[in-house]
Amino acid sequence: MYDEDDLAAIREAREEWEAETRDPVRERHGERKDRFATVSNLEVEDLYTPADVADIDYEEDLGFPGEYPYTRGVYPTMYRGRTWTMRQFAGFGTAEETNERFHYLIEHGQTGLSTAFDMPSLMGKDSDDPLSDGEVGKEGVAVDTLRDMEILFDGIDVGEVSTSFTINPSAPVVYAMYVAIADQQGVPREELRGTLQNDMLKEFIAQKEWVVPPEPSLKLVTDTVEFCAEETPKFHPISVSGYHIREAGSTAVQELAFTLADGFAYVEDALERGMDVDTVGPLLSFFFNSHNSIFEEVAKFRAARRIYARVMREWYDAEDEASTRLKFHTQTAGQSLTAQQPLNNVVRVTIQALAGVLGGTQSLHTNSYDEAFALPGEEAVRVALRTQQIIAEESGAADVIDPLGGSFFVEALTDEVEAEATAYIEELREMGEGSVRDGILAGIEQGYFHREIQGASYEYQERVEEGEEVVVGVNKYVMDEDTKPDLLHVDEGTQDRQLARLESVKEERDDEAVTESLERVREAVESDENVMPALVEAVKAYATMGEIMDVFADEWGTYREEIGVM
Ligand SMILES: CC(C)(COP(=O)(O)OP(=O)(O)OC[C@H]1O[C@@H](n2cnc3c(N)ncnc32)[C@H](O)[C@@H]1OP(=O)(O)O)[C@@H](O)C(=O)NCCC(=O)NCCSC(=O)CCC(=O)O
Repeated sequence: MYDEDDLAAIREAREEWEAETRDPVRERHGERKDRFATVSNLEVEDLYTPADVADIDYEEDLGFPGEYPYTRGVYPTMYRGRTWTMRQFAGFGTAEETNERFHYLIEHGQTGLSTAFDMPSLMGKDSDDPLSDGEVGKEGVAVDTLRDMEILFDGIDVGEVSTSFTINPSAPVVYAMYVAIADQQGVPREELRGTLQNDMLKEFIAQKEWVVPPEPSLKLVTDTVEFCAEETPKFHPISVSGYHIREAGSTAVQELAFTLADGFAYVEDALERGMDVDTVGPLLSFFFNSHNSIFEEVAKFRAARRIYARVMREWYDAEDEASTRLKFHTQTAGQSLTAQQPLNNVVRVTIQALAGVLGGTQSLHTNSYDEAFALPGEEAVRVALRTQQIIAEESGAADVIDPLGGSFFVEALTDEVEAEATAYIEELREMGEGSVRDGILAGIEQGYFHREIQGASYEYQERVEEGEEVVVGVNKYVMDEDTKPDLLHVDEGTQDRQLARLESVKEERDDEAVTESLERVREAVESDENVMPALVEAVKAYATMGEIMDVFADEWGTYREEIGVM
């Protein structure tokens, strides 16, 4: 962006500034630390100048909002046209309680829904499974059959609202239920909007919730992608998620690299199925974490868009603009919240949410300050939502597109994050001999991701323990006494109420229809067909989540990880 003579003059002036102006002061007063780094331990300089962005080509590397490579944002007007979707993740107890929370959030101005499921539902178990005892409705809503989903969406027009479902191994079943709800409400399937998390690769990499092994898990994901392209084209069948990779302790660069690589693996798997890249591309959606180092996060989001656009075009020959536009949801970093002095978490969340907005997110969840203790209480959820509204309507952050674009620091960091993440993606591609998908599957099998993330997480903890990484209230500014917020208590009667409902559904349903529908699911698995049409029929017959998932486990077996400890 600068000509060679200007750059040479700036470099020379900087050297002069260092020697004559900075160094005398530095020698006299010193600096606070020997080394300054981001929360991911990327070392940062004291000052950035045009010399640090000398290699950037404005048109090729940055461009304009809404245009390739989308570094500055995916929409031409960004938040001046419409602010991001404020999408608080919610769910607890039975479907009635979560339905009430959904209505509460909509009344307070939330613009999209996001469903949290309880552990049994996440793992594809029914509430009456012995393994579910004590977990029903505890950290999300319990869903066993279509009846629960009917109650969950009572009074909510699924043709009007977009809904996200955070669920993975049992995602195809929940997706089938949502399609069934649309059919019941008379909403055309092609109008259905929302997102299924359904990112099994990151489960094997980081979150570790699975039922069947990696390959059939990937097959199921691609089944949902194929069905989605045909039946619900406005819905996102996968939210390729870095969030959990980061929460497991990765650096920002690892989060970005592994997430994008997972996205490319889904593209490759769909291409192998015979789908067109421009059919799959627009369906994909992404989900990132936002931690405390604002500039590192902004650089990560900008680099994400740039790498994705280039790779989709250059490696997979995407032509449709929508295939090269990376759209993402952001959640503030749960791992950064502290039980000590919990109100401080409001500040952390504000910083992290601001980073998401400055980085151009499409959708945002702000954590509640009480989440180091329990699921959020009503007041804490409201403050979290208000945090987004204050950023949107009071701070001015939504008024200028990509406001940190052109900052020497942020542009240099965007380049650095891009280069490091690209090197990781290339490494995975080499591990798969030209296929990112095969590289990821090999990496899972060899414990590669586990080792990489564990190493980063260990280093971070060491820095915290040595005080190099400050966590206010934990290793600095500690107080003897803390106040505990009022916590949400999930009613202990939840499990009994859920079990009673499940029992009554089982009594009322047509057993023969259930058996036949489950048989069709089995046949679809055995003949390697797309399982989705059979799943929609099975959920409509009120087959349970557990009954359906058991067919998968019977046919494909279950998975056990070989754990490697450093
Ligand atoms: C694509 C995203 C990221 C966002 O979708 P959204 O519908 O919210 O936003 P969007 O697509 O950007 O915008 C909605 C519509 O407005 C339009 N639009 C937006 N901005 C515009 C602008 N400036 N100008 C013109 N049009 C614009 C879009 O084109 C779109 O219309 P059209 O539709 O007509 O094009 C989706 O996948 C999503 O909502 N993801 C959420 C995932 C999530 O909540 N996950 C929770 C995980 S929680 C979890 O994992 C738990 C972790 C833990 O706590 O442990």
